[in-house]
Amino acid sequence: MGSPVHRVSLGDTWSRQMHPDIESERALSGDVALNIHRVFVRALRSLGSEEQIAKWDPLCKNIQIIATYAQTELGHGTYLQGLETEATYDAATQEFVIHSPTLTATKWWPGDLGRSATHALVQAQLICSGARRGMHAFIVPIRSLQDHTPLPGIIIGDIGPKMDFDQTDNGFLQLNHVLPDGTYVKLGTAQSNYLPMVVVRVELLSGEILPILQKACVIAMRYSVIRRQSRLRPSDPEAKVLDYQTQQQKLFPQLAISYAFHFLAVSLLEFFQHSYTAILNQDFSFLPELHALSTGMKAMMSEFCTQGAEMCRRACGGHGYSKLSGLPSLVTKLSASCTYEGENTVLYLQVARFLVKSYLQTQMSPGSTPQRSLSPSVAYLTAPDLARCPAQRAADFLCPELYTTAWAHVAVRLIKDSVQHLQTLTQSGADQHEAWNQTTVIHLQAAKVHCYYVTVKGFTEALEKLENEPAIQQVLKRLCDLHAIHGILTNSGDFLHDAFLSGAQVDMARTAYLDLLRLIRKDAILLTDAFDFTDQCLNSALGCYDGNVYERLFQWAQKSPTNTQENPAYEEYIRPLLQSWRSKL
Ligand SMILES: CCCCCCCCCCCCC/C=C/C(=O)SCCNC(=O)CCNC(=O)[C@H](O)C(C)(C)COP(=O)(O)OP(=O)(O)OC[C@H]1O[C@@H](n2cnc3c(N)ncnc32)[C@H](O)[C@@H]1OP(=O)(O)O
Ligand SMILES: Cc1cc2nc3c(=O)[nH]c(=O)nc-3n(C[C@H](O)[C@H](O)[C@H](O)COP(=O)(O)OP(=O)(O)OC[C@H]3O[C@@H](n4cnc5c(N)ncnc54)[C@H](O)[C@@H]3O)c2cc1C
Repeated sequence: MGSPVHRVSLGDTWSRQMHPDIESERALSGDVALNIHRVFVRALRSLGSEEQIAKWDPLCKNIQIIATYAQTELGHGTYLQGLETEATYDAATQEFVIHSPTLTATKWWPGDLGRSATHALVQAQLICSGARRGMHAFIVPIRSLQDHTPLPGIIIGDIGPKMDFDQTDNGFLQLNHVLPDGTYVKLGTAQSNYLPMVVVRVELLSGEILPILQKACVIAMRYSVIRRQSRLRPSDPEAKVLDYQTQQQKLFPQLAISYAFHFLAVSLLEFFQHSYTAILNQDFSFLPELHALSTGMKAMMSEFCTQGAEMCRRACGGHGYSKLSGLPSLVTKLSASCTYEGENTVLYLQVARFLVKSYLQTQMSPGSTPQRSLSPSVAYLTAPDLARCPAQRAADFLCPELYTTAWAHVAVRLIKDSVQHLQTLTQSGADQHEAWNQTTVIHLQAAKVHCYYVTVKGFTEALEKLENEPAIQQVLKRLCDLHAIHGILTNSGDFLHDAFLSGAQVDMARTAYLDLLRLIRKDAILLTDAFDFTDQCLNSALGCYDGNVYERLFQWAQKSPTNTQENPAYEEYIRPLLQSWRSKL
């Protein structure tokens, strides 16, 4: 826990009044964080030669330049092979000429491009000796370091209002035969130029996406023990809304998945660092699994965190709809994460592609081509499978091995089903691309179940490492159990489909689930305090550490611009309207 001095509001009267002088230092809302400068640095370190890194890294670190990552275009964001910006190598002058040949080639969305960045890492189709070599990265100066005006051949601006990220100037960029800086050095495989996206997807998980859901959990949980509404019994005082079972069902699965994702993000970062070291040594063998894990976890975490933050917002009733709660902006910010760094459906389908290949690998006859060992994340494809769940009573569903096996069983079934549908179509004459498209809905379902399995397995493995902390292990195990069973109940059709679970066993799982809600209730506030966000970071009248919700809501509302400025509508509209009856007399 942070020391008291870090707590803006410990209930002292002076903490209620924000000093105007310090407020003026903050007051820009949203993010002015030059986030994509950080994305540029990761791309530079992923793709650059030692010489390029030595030149550009210090300039970025000292903010001698402000950089952005310009990959997406007006006409393409997902399909990188379709990017139209061209980088043509002129052997005579030994220069690359970067050009936007069409309107749809206009770079569109790069953060901080609209009015801040001086340089851009431009992803362009390399054309060398008349052949197109695919997407490659070029560092392009775009604004003068003297007066910040666009450089020759550069047409640049902001793409206009967005759902959120109001303070980030996502921009557009057209390049008219511009010469970038530096020479071209090709490293690695065709997909090496995709490495920056892998790096950012992995770092976004714990750096940007998960903390937003954690904040939403803290705000909603604290508010839910302050908000009293209705009575559990007519003779009781009004109840804390967190004492209602339905409120627990709304919030505790979000808390549980926050912890599941925390452990998963930690283990994925460790796997990434291990793989990245290998890549730097020109060993790309980990890349397929790293790509599958990074795309799957980015898609799943952004999807579930967005849904979870919205659930937290709704669980706060009317005050959850107020921007003073801090919750609406968490939801809209998370909503963007389902799109940036790869649109989720497209990323899930990358996972599906990996699952199909892995499954086919297990079906190859032993004597055929040398067997690459299965990637660890899909080892369950060859594990012994149960046809029926052995659970006899509710408590059996509190066994990590039982529910992990249940998830693996459904994942294997769906992956096998997706491959069989694909093969049926190809064997009936459909070309592989059409067959793939006609089965992507089935592949998508398999990919999502696989990702959920990965989170359940990751949480149980993290718990095993807590054997020296039995008290913490017991509390976190309840969250792990809840996460696994919540998914089973939410997707019970998948578990009932082949009678792996019976209806009676689903009822047992629900009994275990409802009992977990009761047990988690007493630790709920401590489990959210543990995320240790300061009040300033939460920026919420509902989620402050001291719980003085109503005083803060009223105080902040009074500071709202609509209460501190003249009503512009009165003179022009309201007064004439109120007086209009006189003219009818
Ligand atoms: C880091 C700190 C940042 C902090 C920031 C904090 C604040 C945050 C605020 C917001 C920040 C937002 C920043 C956003 C930036 C962006 O959005 S940048 C743009 C992101 N764009 C994308 O992600 C594009 C998505 N599309 C793709 O990745 C590719 O088009 C595709 C979908 C993967 C398809 O690629 P394609 O070339 O068509 O290949 P395929 O035919 O599908 O596959 C070919 C084989 O290559 C393998 N592969 C594909 N990608 C990778 C990869 N990345 N790594 C490794 N391998 C890859 C693929 O699996 C295929 O392999 P086989 O199956 O064996 O053939
Ligand atoms: C807040 C924000 C910040 C961003 N910052 C940057 C940045 O700094 N730099 C940058 O380069 N880009 C940035 N982007 C752009 C972002 O990377 C793209 O929007 C993203 O990659 C999705 O591509 P798209 O917009 O072309 O979506 P599309 O691919 O056009 O998606 C539209 C629909 O088509 C579907 N679809 C597309 N392809 C397939 C397929 N093969 N199979 C099935 N369905 C498919 C998708 O699932 C989706 O439902 C940002 C975007 C946002 C929202």
